[in-house]
Amino acid sequence: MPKALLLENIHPDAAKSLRDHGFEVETMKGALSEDELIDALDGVDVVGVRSKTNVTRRVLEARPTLSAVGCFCIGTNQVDLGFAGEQGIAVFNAPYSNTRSVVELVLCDIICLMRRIPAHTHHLKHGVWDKTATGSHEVRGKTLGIIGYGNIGSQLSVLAEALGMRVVFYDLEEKLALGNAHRCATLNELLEQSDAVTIHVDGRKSNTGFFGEDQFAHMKQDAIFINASRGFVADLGALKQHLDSGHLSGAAVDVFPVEPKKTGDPFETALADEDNMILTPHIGGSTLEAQEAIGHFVSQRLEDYWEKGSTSLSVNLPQINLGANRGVARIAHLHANLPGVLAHVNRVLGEENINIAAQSLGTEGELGYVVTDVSQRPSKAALEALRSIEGTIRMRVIS
Ligand SMILES: NC(=O)c1ccc[n+]([C@@H]2O[C@H](COP(=O)([O-])OP(=O)(O)OC[C@H]3O[C@@H](n4cnc5c(N)ncnc54)[C@H](O)[C@@H]3O)[C@@H](O)[C@H]2O)c1
Ligand SMILES: O=C(O)[C@H](O)COP(=O)(O)O
Repeated sequence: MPKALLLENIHPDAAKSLRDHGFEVETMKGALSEDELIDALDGVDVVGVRSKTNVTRRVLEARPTLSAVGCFCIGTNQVDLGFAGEQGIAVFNAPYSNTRSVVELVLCDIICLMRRIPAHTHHLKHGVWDKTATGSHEVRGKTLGIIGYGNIGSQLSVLAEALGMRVVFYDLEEKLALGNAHRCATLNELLEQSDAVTIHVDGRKSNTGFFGEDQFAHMKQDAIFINASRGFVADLGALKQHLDSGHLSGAAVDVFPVEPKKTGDPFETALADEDNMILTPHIGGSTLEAQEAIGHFVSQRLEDYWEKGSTSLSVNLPQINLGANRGVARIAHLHANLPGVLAHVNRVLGEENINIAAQSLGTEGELGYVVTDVSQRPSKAALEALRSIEGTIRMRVIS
């Protein structure tokens, strides 16, 4: 029986689905350290993580029999994707399932900060009735600057315009501007005109420290700042300085450079004493709707990969969307993307007088992936010959 390990309080529907597909499933509420993860992965075929569990090269080297990693979230920066690919370990994520939840949190942040709700709440909780319009604004007519116009940023663009905001955005890639959104040629062009700046870039390593002193200094007087991307993207020390100086009027931070591994662990931040400040514990994607959708989506990807060899929507292997096996057995052969491997696979099968019922090939970068439905189960000698083909990374027989 294949074994799955699900960490970080992944929605229970994922465990149910995997059990319904014949997996033995172990679940844990929190994330694990590298050593704990190596220990926990003993005998595990597929592992589910969220944003806190780092599936590093060292973990993958220690557990080479691991077959797949499911990121039950959007971000995959916590996984060494390149090495996982070299090891033939498929990685999947849920690219869309929690994007709306993030958008709604950020809209909430924008309106609350523009009306100074955190400051008013703090004052009332401490017995101060501070009824004033000073520093409070409608969002209608204000300019929202979206950094990173991807699945989250572009959805936010549409909903912010529906609130009457003017939207500008900055992205490294060419993007279709939705509605009346205006693309800024440079980040500074966005910063200099935005009343609210929100970051929705991905967690690629090159985004570490992306938004620091220089970027904060370019922001408009009394602007607000929001980060719901990754904690390592923004310099919170610089943010605090620009809040304390009165340059910025408020901020919302949902992601932090260092975050606890599980609910209930202690957490401290120097931003705690800022009055117009919204602090949330990385809950942008944490709605019941999003987590349920993610649980179904990623468990389905893991099941399809395990049962059919399908790599559709994998983030690190050549994508082949496979239906049911059309032969007696299915041979999934992942290899270095070299000339002649496919021919060699078919030569071995031909020499064993094994007919091919169906075959799919995908290549991407350094990797090639061929899935062959065969008319009979290959002999041990044939399987050994297939595994011995130069460039073979991993081969699995699915029946
Ligand atoms: N707070 C949360 O709970 C939460 C929830 C979901 C996602 N996230 C984070 O939000 C990120 C974005 O999610 P998404 O679905 O919109 O991803 P996405 O990949 O669809 O969009 C990211 C966009 O950022 C752009 N980008 C990357 N680096 C950039 C840079 N330096 N300057 C300008 N543009 C840059 C990319 O070109 C892309 O268009 C995720 O990668 C994840 O890290 C956080
Ligand atoms: O990458 C993501 O989708 C978000 O950061 C959410 O991460 P989480 O699943 O750990 O809340």
